[in-house]
Amino acid sequence: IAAAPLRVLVDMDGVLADFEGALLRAFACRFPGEPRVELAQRRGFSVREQYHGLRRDLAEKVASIYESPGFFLGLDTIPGAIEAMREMMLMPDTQVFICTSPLRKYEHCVLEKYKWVEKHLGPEFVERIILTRDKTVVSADLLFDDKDSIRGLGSFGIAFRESGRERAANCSFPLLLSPGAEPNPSWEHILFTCCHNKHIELEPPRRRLLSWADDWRAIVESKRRK
Ligand SMILES: Cc1cn([C@H]2C[C@H](O)[C@@H](COP(=O)(O)O)O2)c(=O)[nH]c1=O
Ligand SMILES: [Mg+2]
Repeated sequence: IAAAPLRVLVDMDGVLADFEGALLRAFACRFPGEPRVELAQRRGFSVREQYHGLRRDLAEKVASIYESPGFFLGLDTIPGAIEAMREMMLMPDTQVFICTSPLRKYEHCVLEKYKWVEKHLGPEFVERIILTRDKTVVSADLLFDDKDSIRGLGSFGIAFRESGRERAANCSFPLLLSPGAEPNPSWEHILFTCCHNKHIELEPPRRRLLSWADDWRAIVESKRRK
C-alpha cells in the first residue's frame, strides 16, 4: 500500500509576505510625528496590542494601515519564500497549501490575499489557498507559521452566567483569547522566525525554521512515514 502524501500548510503573513515590514514603513509615512515600534522592538503576535501599550489611540492608527485598500496586495515577499514554495510543490508525495487567516474586517484583505498569491506564485497556487480564522481544524502533517500560539481567531462558544444559569453563547472575542475548535490539531507547528517571535524560547520538542535559507527540506523529510 502506498504511503499517504505528506500535507504541508504554509502561512502567509510573516512567512510568505512581509506584513511587519510594510506596516512599519506605511505607519512611519502616514503618521510621521507619532511614536512607533521598530522591528527590533516588536514583541508578541499582535502589532495592534503593542501599539495600544505604547499609547491607546495608536492601536486604531496602526489598524487603519493594514485595513486600507492596497495594503495586503502591496506586501513584499519574504526572502526565499517563492523559491521554496515552488520547490516544495514539485516534491514527490507532497501536498502544499497556503493557510492564512483573513482580518475580521475582510473587505480588502481577502481579495488582495488571492491577488497576491496569483501575482507572486501564479494561478496554480491560488487553487491551494485555505482561508480560515481557525487553523486548528485543518488537517495536515506540518504547519509553518510565525504565530507562536496557533488558536482560533474568530467567534467561539463561551459559557457565561445569565440569571444565575450558565448558557453557551457564540461571542466574538478579541484575537488572542479564542481557543481553537480542535484541541489536538493533526499538524506539527514549525515556528517561522519573525521579528515578533524571535525572543521566544521554545519548549522541546517544538521546532523553528529561522528563515527560508534554513533547512526546511529536512523538516519536511522528517515527517515522512517510515
Ligand atoms: C493585529 C494583527 C493582525 N494580523 C492579521 C493579518 C492577517 O489577516 C492575520 C494573520 O494572517 P496569517 O496569514 O495567518 O499570518 O492576522 C497580523 O498578522 N498581525 C497583527 O498584529
Ligand atoms: Mg502569519
